[in-house]
Amino acid sequence: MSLEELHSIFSVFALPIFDLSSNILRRTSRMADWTECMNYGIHIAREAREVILHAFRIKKAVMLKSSPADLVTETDQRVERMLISAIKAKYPHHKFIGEESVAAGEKLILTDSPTWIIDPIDGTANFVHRFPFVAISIAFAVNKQTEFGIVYSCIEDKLYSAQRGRGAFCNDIPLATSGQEDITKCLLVTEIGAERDQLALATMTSNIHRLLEIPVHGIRAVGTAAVDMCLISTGGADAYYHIGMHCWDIAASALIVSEAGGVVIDTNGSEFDMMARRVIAASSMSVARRIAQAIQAFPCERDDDPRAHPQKAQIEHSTDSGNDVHKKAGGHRRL
Ligand SMILES: Nc1ncnc2c1ncn2[C@@H]1O[C@H](CO)[C@@H](O)[C@H]1OP(=O)(O)O
Ligand SMILES: [Mg+2]
Ligand SMILES: [Mg+2]
Repeated sequence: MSLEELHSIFSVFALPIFDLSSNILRRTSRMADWTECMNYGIHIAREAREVILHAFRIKKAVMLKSSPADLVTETDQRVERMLISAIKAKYPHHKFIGEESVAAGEKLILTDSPTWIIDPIDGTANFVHRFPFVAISIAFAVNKQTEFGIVYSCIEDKLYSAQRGRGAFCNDIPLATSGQEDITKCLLVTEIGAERDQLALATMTSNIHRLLEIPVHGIRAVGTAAVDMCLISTGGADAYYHIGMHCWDIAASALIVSEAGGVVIDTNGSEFDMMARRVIAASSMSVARRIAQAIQAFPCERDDDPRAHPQKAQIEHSTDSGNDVHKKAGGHRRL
């Protein structure tokens, strides 16, 4: 058979197959474009910010969750309900992992289905004290991969966002990390979390000690993991580490850091796992690895470990310095 004959046979059969596969490809890529969901997420985050701004200025009822430093207010719960019901109305088949729903006893399971991972107020202790860094964090994952992230720093009015493969932005201005490679020239950010047990406290303070000893330029804490991570994406700080936070604190901002050119890894140097409750976000891999070498983690139950699921909080009431404080009476384990 001549080459020409072979070619004519091939083109008769191959063309429809090629057409079919390119159609499938086109459809798949159209399916994988989550821009409409992201724009809707931004729209409802703007509405939620109004609720937070109003409540920020007034007296709040405060409740305790896993520890005397793990606070929740009615606004956290209200904003989460508001976000989830708005998303459900538009995308009835989507799934949710929300901080306050999990605290109320809902199971924390990340499946391959489109899932919104929500922290209605990141920085609740700041919110209670009117320390002006409070954020809404919304991540959206499909096949367990984060497709977009939104972090709205409400008081500053800074809206951070990133879509996978499309860069990171703050109020529509493109973001880039500092690119710093030298740990001794780094400004670091971390958080003293909600844990108050001896092992966690000793580990957190010795980590700070070891990093200051390197030495680094300084260590800061803003009070919201989501905003801390976004500061790495702006180049305003060079690296962030945190142990004990949850997936809703950092799922959105991890994508924002990566899309701004940064790296996100586990504190033990391995690949980032949003359920592991350990993170280093840095301007470069060399800085991230140097931090991983210096610090230690205290043990935390994974977010997706069924034993980590909290029982519903039991609350009793007392008062504290102008804010109404409800004290936890029952066992409510989240740490
Ligand atoms: N158990 C925990 N340990 C450490 N950080 C936690 C934590 N629980 C929540 N965080 C988050 O860490 C930062 C402050 O330490 C906040 O972003 C806070 O989120 P939250 O305000 O939504 O509770
Ligand atoms: Mg949070
Ligand atoms: Mg929160």
